Amino acid sequence: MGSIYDKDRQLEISWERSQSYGVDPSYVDNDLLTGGELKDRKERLQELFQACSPILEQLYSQLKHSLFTIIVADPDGYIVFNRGDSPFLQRAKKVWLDAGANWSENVKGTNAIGTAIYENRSVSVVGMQHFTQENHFLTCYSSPLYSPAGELLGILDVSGDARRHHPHTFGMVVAAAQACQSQLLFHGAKKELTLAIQETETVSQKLNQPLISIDQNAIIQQLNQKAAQILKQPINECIGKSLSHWFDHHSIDHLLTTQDSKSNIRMKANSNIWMTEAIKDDRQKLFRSILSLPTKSHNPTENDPAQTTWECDKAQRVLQFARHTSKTDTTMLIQGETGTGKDVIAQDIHHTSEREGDFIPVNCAAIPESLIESELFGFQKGTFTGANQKGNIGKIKAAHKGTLFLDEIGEMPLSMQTVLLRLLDNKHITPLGSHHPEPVDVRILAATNRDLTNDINENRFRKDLYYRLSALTIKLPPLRNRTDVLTLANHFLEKMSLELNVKQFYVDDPTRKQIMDHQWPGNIRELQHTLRQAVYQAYFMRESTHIKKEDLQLNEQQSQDDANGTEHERIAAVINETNGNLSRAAKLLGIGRTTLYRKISLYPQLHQRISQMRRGSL
Ligand SMILES: Nc1ncnc2c1ncn2[C@@H]1O[C@H](COP(=O)(O)OP(=O)(O)OP(=O)(O)O)[C@@H](O)[C@H]1O
Repeated sequence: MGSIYDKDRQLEISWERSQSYGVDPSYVDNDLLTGGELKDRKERLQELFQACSPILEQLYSQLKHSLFTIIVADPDGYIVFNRGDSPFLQRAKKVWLDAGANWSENVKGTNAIGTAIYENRSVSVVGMQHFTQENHFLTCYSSPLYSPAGELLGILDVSGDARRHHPHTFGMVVAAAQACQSQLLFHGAKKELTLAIQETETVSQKLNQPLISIDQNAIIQQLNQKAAQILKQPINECIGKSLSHWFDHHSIDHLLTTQDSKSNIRMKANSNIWMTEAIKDDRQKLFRSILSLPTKSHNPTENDPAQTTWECDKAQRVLQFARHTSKTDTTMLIQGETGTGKDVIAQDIHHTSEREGDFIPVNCAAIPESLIESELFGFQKGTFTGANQKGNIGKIKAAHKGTLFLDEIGEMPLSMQTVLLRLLDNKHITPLGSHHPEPVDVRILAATNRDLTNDINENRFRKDLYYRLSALTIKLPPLRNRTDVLTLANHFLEKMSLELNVKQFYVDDPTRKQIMDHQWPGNIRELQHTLRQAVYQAYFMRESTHIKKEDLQLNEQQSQDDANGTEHERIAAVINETNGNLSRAAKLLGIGRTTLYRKISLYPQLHQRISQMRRGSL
């Protein structure tokens, strides 16, 4: 016997190991699995069997009637599969060369399966090379089965009568094990490809939305720019991070364990709800979850609700009330000074509602009185000559099943107020040029920065319309009364660093104190503008993301106000000159119409002047 092992030093070492394990060569104390345990272990190798069954079949057909049995053992040495012919199978069973038995070296001593596992290589053990005497009648050839990533999945073994030993059979086993690895690679790639196609399909249906793709451990795999803006970090810094940085952990647990393919998940910062869609493989194992934040508006603006912050208690209470009522279709009046977030909250209400239609904003101050009816109610083909011959469905119909946001409702001319009242009463519209009223399902949100009760007293606003519009009312606090100026400031700085694609802008302690102590006006845009200026100052002048006190230029706010004063007067003069025609005014001022509307929205005095002009009181 000694001479055999001199030839094969490896086997000699294996024998030494077997002795050190205390294996008795004349008596084997077998380790056998119960039925349930065997099933579990086999299931763990299900992917291997799925991918490699054609190879095992082929090997079997080559060895059929040759008194060999084909075995697959798991990485712990337990046989989980065997297929062969009697009468050899009968003899094999006597030594527990059978499903459920453990053939690792520490149970059976030197044998092809156990030694191949220990040495992590292909091994043949013939006749008396086996450590235990009861196995001397066997010849066994084993080769490790690896995953494409090189992980040991198990052992492929062919065992038979020692008298039939032939190196050719060993070669066949090694070749079959290698073929299994290639097959696994192919199978895995095919599966990944199928899942990746599913992922792409799911994603492509939601291309306009913020999207995040996570794996089965809630680790971010991919995301788009819109999502990165909401997570407030550059894309490459989000990838590889756990979703728990941003999302509530209870909802993450639910997402990872639910059987439902669609679910939702809540953000920690602003309680926004994202929709999730699971992509599962053929064994229902989660491959990816795609998180999306549906934006119902066709034209997502900077006021995308996902990109806002509400840490001030007062503002938070208003938001919560608005969200609670979002499922109703009751008309709501949103009040607040210029730039306090009326548009933001209107979009949020629409976003939280379950209304399937679009969010359609209408700036009542920006549409000339002569056009307002056709803009809202639409007109039929052929009603007008010229460019508008095709007809127009109008904003109200465009908001069917969605939300119509009537911004600056206080600027609506009295004649239109009457028409709007009719709409609120009967929920029907009759487009210009038509005689057929059509039913519409819209939720109306109206906003104003004016004191409408005052306008009612001065007969500029219909009392009955006011009561219809203000079935529900909310009032947004001005910036000066908000306690979250610093959070808002950080929020804007984060947005700006993402816009410029640079590291996060930050303020030092003295600057922070200055922001907190400053007497801000009501308009959040002022804070935004000051910070934008500071960011440009720091970044373009010093190539730094550190914002210092001097960058803020708050002390110069007064002179800024003076400059604004002159600008305001210039705009007012031109508007006077053009008799309130804003398109002409924009041309004369050399700015776009949108810029002019924005500037007007910054100066309440201008607002007032324009509405007075429209009402003919100037
Ligand atoms: N809660 C918020 N979080 C972050 N940004 C906000 C928030 N509220 C308002 N803003 C920002 O402040 C600016 C003004 O907001 P918005 O346009 O909604 O105000 P508004 O009251 O509708 O203004 P206007 O009276 O001029 O129509 C926008 O740039 C908006 O993105």
